[in-house]
Amino acid sequence: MNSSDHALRGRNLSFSFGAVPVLWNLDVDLRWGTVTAIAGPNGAGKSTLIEILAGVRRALAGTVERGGEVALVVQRATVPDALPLTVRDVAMMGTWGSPAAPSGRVGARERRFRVAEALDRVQLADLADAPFGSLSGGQRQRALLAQGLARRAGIFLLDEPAAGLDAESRERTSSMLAEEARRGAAVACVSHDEDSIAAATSVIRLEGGRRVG
Ligand SMILES: Nc1ncnc2c1ncn2[C@@H]1O[C@H](COP(=O)(O)OP(=O)(O)OP(=O)(O)O)[C@@H](O)[C@H]1O
Repeated sequence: MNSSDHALRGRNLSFSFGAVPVLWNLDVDLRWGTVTAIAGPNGAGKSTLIEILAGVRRALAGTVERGGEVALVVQRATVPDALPLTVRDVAMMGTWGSPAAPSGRVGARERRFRVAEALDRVQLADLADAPFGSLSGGQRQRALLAQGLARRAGIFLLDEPAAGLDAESRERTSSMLAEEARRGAAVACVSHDEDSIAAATSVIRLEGGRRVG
């Protein structure tokens, strides 16, 4: 990418589900060290956009240039209750194939350290050995946030990380994202919460798949 302050640049992004257009010709710029809120009414295309920015969904038209590794925190992930995954396992997944140190791959010790730190930050250290399936909705959301934090990626994309959280946890999530930006990350976060939107460095507003702000 030419301009060094740009972590991610999307140009002319369009997407349809079948014949139904969902995103129209969007431009998106994310800068290092900033938090961008992605706001808009239900069905505006926010989740679709974040998936395209993360590279887990392909735009039908347009380009996305990324200047670093991406961590994606998905919304309301479900795991079969019978799957024996602990909270620590879920956070550890964030380190899989994670951006290596310049010296090479991230070692097991470093991964364990990152996971412990991430679980501490989302206040789930006490539940590290609990089955993920036994958590409440809000706790699951925090475990997924820990998964993203453990990745230590330069570009941090989140689909409503505060959904289902109480006011205090929403506030904590918001300040954690600000901390990630302070360490230099480019953070973009789908949000319905006016306080988090107001706290962001910049806002992308979508309506009916078009950018209106
Ligand atoms: N898998 C799918 N197949 C068909 N249509 C879909 C699919 N996923 C989403 N859509 C439609 O695409 C549009 C955009 O959906 P998207 O989930 O991106 O919006 P959103 O702004 O994130 O909404 P919300 O705030 O409710 O999560 C909506 O009209 C939705 O119904």
